[in-house]
Amino acid sequence: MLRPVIQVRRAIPTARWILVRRLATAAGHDPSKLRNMALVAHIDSGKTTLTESILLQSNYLSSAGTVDTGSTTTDFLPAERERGITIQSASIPVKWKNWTFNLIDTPGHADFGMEVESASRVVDGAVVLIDSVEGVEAQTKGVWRQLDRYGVRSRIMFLNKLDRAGASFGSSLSSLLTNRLHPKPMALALPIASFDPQDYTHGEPGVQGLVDLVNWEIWKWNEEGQSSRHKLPQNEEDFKALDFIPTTHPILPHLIPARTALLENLSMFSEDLMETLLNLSSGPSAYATVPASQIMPHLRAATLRNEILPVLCGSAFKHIGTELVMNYVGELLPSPLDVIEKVPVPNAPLRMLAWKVGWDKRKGWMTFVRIYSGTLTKQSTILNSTRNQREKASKLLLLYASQAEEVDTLPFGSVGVVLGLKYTRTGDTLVSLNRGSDNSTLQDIILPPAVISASVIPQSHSDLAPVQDALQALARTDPSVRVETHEGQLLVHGMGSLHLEIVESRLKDEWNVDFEFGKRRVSYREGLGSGDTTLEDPTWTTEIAGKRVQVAVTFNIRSLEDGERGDPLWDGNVVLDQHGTPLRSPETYNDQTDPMSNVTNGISNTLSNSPNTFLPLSRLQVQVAGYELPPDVPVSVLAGASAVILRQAIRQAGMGPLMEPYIRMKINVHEDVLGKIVKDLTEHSGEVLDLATDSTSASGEEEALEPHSEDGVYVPPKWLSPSSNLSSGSNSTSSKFKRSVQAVAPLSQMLDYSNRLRALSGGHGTFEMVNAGFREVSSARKIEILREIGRGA
Ligand SMILES: Nc1nc2c(ncn2[C@@H]2O[C@H](COP(=O)(O)OP(=O)(O)OP(=O)(O)O)[C@@H](O)[C@H]2O)c(=O)[nH]1
Repeated sequence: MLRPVIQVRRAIPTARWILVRRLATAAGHDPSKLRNMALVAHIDSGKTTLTESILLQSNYLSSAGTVDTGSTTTDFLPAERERGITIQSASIPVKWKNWTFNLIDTPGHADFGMEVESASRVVDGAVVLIDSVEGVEAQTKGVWRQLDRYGVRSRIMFLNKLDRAGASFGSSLSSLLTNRLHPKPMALALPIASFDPQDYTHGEPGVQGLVDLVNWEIWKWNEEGQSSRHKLPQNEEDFKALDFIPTTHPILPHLIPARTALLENLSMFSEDLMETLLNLSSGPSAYATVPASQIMPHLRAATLRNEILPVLCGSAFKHIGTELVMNYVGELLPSPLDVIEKVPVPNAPLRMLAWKVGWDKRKGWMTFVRIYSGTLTKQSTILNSTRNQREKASKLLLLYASQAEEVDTLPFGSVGVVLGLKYTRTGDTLVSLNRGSDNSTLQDIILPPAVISASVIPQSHSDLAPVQDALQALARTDPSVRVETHEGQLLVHGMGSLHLEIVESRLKDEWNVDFEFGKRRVSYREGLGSGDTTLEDPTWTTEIAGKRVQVAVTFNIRSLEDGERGDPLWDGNVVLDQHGTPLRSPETYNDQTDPMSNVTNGISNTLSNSPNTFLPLSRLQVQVAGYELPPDVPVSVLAGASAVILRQAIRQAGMGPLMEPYIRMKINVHEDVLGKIVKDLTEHSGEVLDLATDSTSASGEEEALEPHSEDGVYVPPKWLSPSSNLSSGSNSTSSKFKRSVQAVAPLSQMLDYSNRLRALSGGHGTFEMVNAGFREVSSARKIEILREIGRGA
């Protein structure tokens, strides 16, 4: 008789306490065992819940908090706990087996995309979650693109919430293919909905166990979330003697075919594995005999090369699948040594990137860093090579969400916090002062575009200075908040309505300043006009020390085509030198002695403020073809000259098309108000893309009953997630009347949508929105916008 090999967890004690352990100090630091990884996903997919479950399994917590009671470790801001959403990324070191994970829980709401951007910049791998009722959603694709942007190639997909009614493993897997997220998702685990013979295929929604196809084991979870693990036999004949699963369970005949599909698909990427499979003895059970130790290296290699997407599943809420996720993060995701593009050199001089800046009343500025080479020692003086400023690293911390542990060093590969840095901003590179160290800057973090602004009205004149200081401090911790004074008015720009709402409440709660936000306005952009941009006389004359000086700068300017930059949401500009090499923006590089730095400064001034509309220009490529500067004239003159000459060229081209931000919306309502919702959307310039019944949204298609292969990807049978039967079965009553409306609309028309939806749906409707990029407006709308911004006739 086969016995469980391991009883994993003890009963959960009631008190919730934290075991702080020293994890990443230099002694015993082995970078090959480090996994710098992020949890990323569409909003509400369960990232924070999975983080909490990971902390519980790794003995960091003795009981898990929940998002719903506002008691999780990583969502510690009051605004996060009140709303049950993640607003800022929180990093936490986790010890699991002989690995250390630096785990970053990121927000899912698109308004806080900056946090995903900076986390993606510093991690080497990611676990991407999907709610398996919904399948791939708009922001799943958004975070996928963000990971792409920073070359985070190795990912594991976790199909979460399999306990929910309507959840479907097969449809979620198919949705990875239909949404072109990855051509080769490979299921490493299959769900077992129930072990109860009465309940296999049409029981309560749920998941009670998982089959680990690689380790050839079955995991079972009881009601308390305790797991047990059972080895599967190598011979199918022995399935008849199993005592941990009913021998009539319909999943058993599918196990060897599922493992066979996995190994055969994987062998397409490994000649060695193919050789192993070819040498297997014949017979139905042959693929069950391949030990995990012969599979794992090939899985790891294919994951590191992004040839396959390993797929796991479970229910973070019930802790089902968490240990498997942790095992596979350790086994498959890269260590800092594996990511050669990021120059991992343990013994080289110090080089690190500041990926986030936080503020704490007691600790002051907290700079989150990732060490790319060498070791950072406390009390050392270092150079911020982005800003050419010396900085003193007075204290070093490992941060366990809001709890800190002081350490003496941060070794190669690690992620930690530095106190005492005065000038450093998100995206800056810091290096050692040693001669010979590499001062070049690391790849910067890209700021997402601001799409909305609000005027800030201090309560009284004496509140103005504190409000300005608080805004500057907040903008330092969240670079996607931009502050400007325009025509005497203080304006704050953000990534969406919720972002501005959070900015408002954080300023009041954390900085205690007195102000009101005025009317919100969306941000517009101007494209390049259709006229000629070649100036007959590209010169600028000025006076220096009483002498007339003539400076020439020539530009080649053109409009970028839709999608030319890959990311459809991108709305920036490209500035190139005469060889076609991109020039760095003045925010990240500003050296007044460098002629090209002055030229980019001038270009940036003009691009942020079109001479035609005073709106920012967008989707332009500006190439600096050359410049002429008389001898003995300071190079700083080039900044003014470039700004004026470029402005003339843009004015000569004439006013270009105007663009405004669009959003993609998903609105969930009862069927009886569907007509009103659609009418309202149409009246507000929205375009309805899809009207689905809520429970079929995972892929929008009927699921196949039998296991099948889609483009060489094994998709298991439908009944594996019996809860999905409920959605199409006769006992589905409430979900039948729920509808989900997908639409795109101009953001300007949706600023008060929560109030409108409440009125239209009698309080029942819910909605979410993600950025859909800037779109060109019609000529009628152009006239409206020009009037709104005071440029109309
Ligand atoms: N049924 C079920 N609910 C879950 C599961 N995981 C998370 N939830 C619930 O889903 C909601 C969102 O969970 P979170 O963990 O906050 O999701 P998130 O992805 O971190 O959310 P954001 O960071 O705000 O995007 C909460 O109500 C959770 O209790 C699961 O496995 N099953």
